[in-house]
Amino acid sequence: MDLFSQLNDPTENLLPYQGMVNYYGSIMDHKLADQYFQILMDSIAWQNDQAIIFGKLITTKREVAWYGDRNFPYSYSNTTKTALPWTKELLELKTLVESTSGESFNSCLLNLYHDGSQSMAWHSDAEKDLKKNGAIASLSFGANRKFAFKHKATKEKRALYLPSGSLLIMKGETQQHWLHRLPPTKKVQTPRINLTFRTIDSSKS
Ligand SMILES: O=C(O)CCC(=O)C(=O)O
Ligand SMILES: [Fe+2]
Repeated sequence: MDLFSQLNDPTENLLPYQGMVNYYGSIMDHKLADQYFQILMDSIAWQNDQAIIFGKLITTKREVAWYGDRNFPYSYSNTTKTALPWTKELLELKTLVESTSGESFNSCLLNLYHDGSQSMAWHSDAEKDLKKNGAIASLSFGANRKFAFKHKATKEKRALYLPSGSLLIMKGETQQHWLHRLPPTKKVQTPRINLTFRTIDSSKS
């Protein structure tokens, strides 16, 4: 395999304009990423997500969990959750992500996709409780899945794969101007866990 294809430059902006996305590649070795995957599978309070879509309450197969520094309430898709206190491993991962990226976070939304049929539709993470233009750190474990961006006005797209142990940072105006999604795929039969570290601005609520 070409050695250079494994290298990446975290200072390179993957977006052409109106936002900043930096990809750090894998920030831990495979063995450690596997260990975290298993610990997160077993220790997180996973719950099927609920959303109100066209006025109907639906329960998704994807599972979610919400952790933070304090019992922050967090609202999205017409549902509100209260953050659970950090587990030991989530705090370790938060520290690793913070020291790698130079950003800081006070909460984390976790998603568990059991296989490639489970996905997340186009959206941006600009809920009113989040710090405006705050960085969002996405740390992935398990199955290698594609992640895509689409500009809200020009519809221009960008995509990359997020393998186990990899870190992606979205910051600046990204959430104002770009949507992102995790597309469904028939090629993946194994689970993936994604952690998005965020900053809740509690002065707003
Ligand atoms: O699973 C992912 O990589 C994306 C998750 C996401 O966009 C979100 O939780 O807001
Ligand atoms: Fe998101």
